[in-house]
Parts: sequence; C-alpha cells; structure tokens
Amino acid sequence: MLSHYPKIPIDPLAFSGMTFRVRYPKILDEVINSNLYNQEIRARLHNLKSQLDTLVVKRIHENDPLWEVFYADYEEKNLNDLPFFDAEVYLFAYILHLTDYDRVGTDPFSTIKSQDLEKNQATFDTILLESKDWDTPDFVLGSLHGNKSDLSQLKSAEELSIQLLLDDRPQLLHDFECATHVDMILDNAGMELFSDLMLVNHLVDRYGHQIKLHIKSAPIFVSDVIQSDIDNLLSLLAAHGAKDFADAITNKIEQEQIIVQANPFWTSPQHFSQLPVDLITPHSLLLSKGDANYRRFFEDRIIPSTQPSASLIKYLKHPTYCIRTLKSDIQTGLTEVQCITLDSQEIDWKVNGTRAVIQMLH
Ligand SMILES: O=P(O)(O)OC[C@H]1O[C@](O)(CO)[C@@H](O)[C@@H]1O
Repeated sequence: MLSHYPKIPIDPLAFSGMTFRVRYPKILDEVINSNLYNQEIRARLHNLKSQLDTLVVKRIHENDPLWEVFYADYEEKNLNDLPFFDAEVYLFAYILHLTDYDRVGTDPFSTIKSQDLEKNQATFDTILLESKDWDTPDFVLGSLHGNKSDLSQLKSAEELSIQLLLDDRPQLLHDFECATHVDMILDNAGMELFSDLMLVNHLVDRYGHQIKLHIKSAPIFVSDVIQSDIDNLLSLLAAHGAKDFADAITNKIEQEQIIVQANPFWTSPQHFSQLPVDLITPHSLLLSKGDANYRRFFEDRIIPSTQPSASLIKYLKHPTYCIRTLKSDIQTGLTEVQCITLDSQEIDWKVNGTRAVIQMLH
C-alpha cells in the first residue's frame, strides 16, 4: 500500500532541499533575465526568489476540483513544510500566477526552450540520418536518451553515458506487437520531444498503433511540453532540413493517427492513483516519460529501491512502462545487490542523471 510510506519532504540535506535552495533560484533568475516581462512582473519574480524559504501557500485556484484537497491540506502553510512534489507543483503554478499566464499566455520558460531548440538543430539532423537503420528497441532507447536533456536540470548532459538499471524492452516489444493503442505521457520539449516523436512515428508506421500524446495545458517544471513546443519544433524541423520528418508527423496528426491532448490534471498536484477514468484511452498501452511522471506513480513517497512496483500500483488499469532517467530520490524494483553496488559507487546515483530504467509497472 502506497499510503504506508511517508511522502518525500523538503529535506535541507537532500536533493529536495538543494532544489529549493539552488535550482529554483537559478531558474527564477533565468526567467527574470529572459526579457519576457515588464519591470513589475520581474519585481514579483525577484520577490518570490528572495522569499522562497518563507513562502506561504495562498489560494490561487478558485473552485478547481484538481486543487481542492491540496488547499484543504496546505493553505496558509509554509511551502517548505509541504511534501516535495506538492511544493514544486505549487511553485510552478505560483510562477504562472505572478506572470499572469492565463491572461497573457506567455510561457515563462520560452526563451530557455527556444535557445535549447536552436542549439540542438544540427543534432536533430544527425539523429534522423542515423535512425535510418534503427528498429523498435533503438527508437525506445532514443526516447530514453532524450529524457537526459531536461532543461531544469541536465542542460549539457548530451554526452553523459547512461547505465540502464532495468531494461524491460523485451516485454515492451511483445506488448507493442499486441497493442492497437498507445498513450504516451510526454515530458520535456526540445530533444526529448523530438526523440518521442521519432518513436511514435515509428510505432504508427510499424505497428499501425493509434497514439495519444498527453501534454501539459500550461508550462511546468521548466521544459514540460505544451502545444507551442510541438508547433515550434515542427516548424524548426520543416525549415531546417528535416521537412520530411516534420511532414510525416503533421500528416499523422491531421489523420488522427497521432492525437495530442492537453489536460489540467498534469499540472495539478494529483498522482496517477487519482487519474480521471476517461483520460487514458481504454485498453491502451501506457508509456510514461521522465522523472516527474515516475514520481507520480508512487505519490512521491519514500520507498526502498528494492521494493517491487507491482504491489504499489494496483490501481493501474493499463500495461505501463516508464522510460526514465533517474533525477530524484525514488526508484523501485531493483535487487539488493544492485542497490549495494550503486550505493558504493556514488552517493547521488538516484539524482545525478547517469542511471536510467525502461521499467514495466504492470
Ligand atoms: O523532466 P523530468 O525527467 O521529469 O525531470 C524533472 C526534474 O525536476 C524534478 O521535478 C525535481 O525538481 C525531478 O523530478 C527531476 O529532477
């Protein structure tokens, strides 16, 4: 039972504490310096940065069922005293509130994202060329490698070698053969989105799958995909030597072989255990990308890494695979020997982005 395990807190001595002490002030600086906002909004963001450790949760969502439990539990509490995941999701919602996102529609992280896109332009072409010889396991691995490059954390990690701790690709290949529908919970824009689109393009061509891509309805965790990220990537590809690939994706979207769906669930503090019944296609194979989604399967709780996932995710209705680089303090399903070896190799193996899993949860 998940509820037997406590939620990961913001611990000053752990990754969570470092995130609020070091990573978020740096991210706020990047937003402030990106010239997207007038002086008044920049001043609000400066204020937020200087008050991060004393920020008190105020209600910024009205009559939103996805946030009611959150406010019932945490309104007027210090952000530092919230579980790590809840505090992070609120912080991003608060940034959107301060920048008036709902009215103005400016993605606070758009400058960071577009710089990254430009930087990767040549790499997209190289990968497309290399992929001519790829088969399904390579596209899955490509999608995993894309997850190394999230903009909130591992900006220059392209060349980091990655160690696969769990590799359930044989089962996944079998499930691809049987599936008619695949739902993919996307994670980051840029290189990761590109590698995910390569995978789903292949799945449609090879297996005739109908794909649903789940994206965020508003910016969160810096680089999570929103609709404009898909549009911008496809435009860039079409304009710079990858027109065939961009056209292939656009055609599949037009013919509804690929459906893109944004839902506010994904920017709410809710977890997979609270997934609305109709959000995922019935009988679909579920692919989940990235670290933040992985945390959501386990309600971001403190779980021993040797704990098998099966007993914790009984609520899942779909065969589910996580394609994920480890970037935070949670991992399930490892052997004792693996954990002892990893602990002896590097104390920060769970968060430094050099390990990964392709893990079947169901
Ligand atoms: O883009 P991903 O792979 O979900 O990673 C997001 C990162 O931000 C975090 O939410 C931590 O702030 C972690 O889950 C992870 O380190």
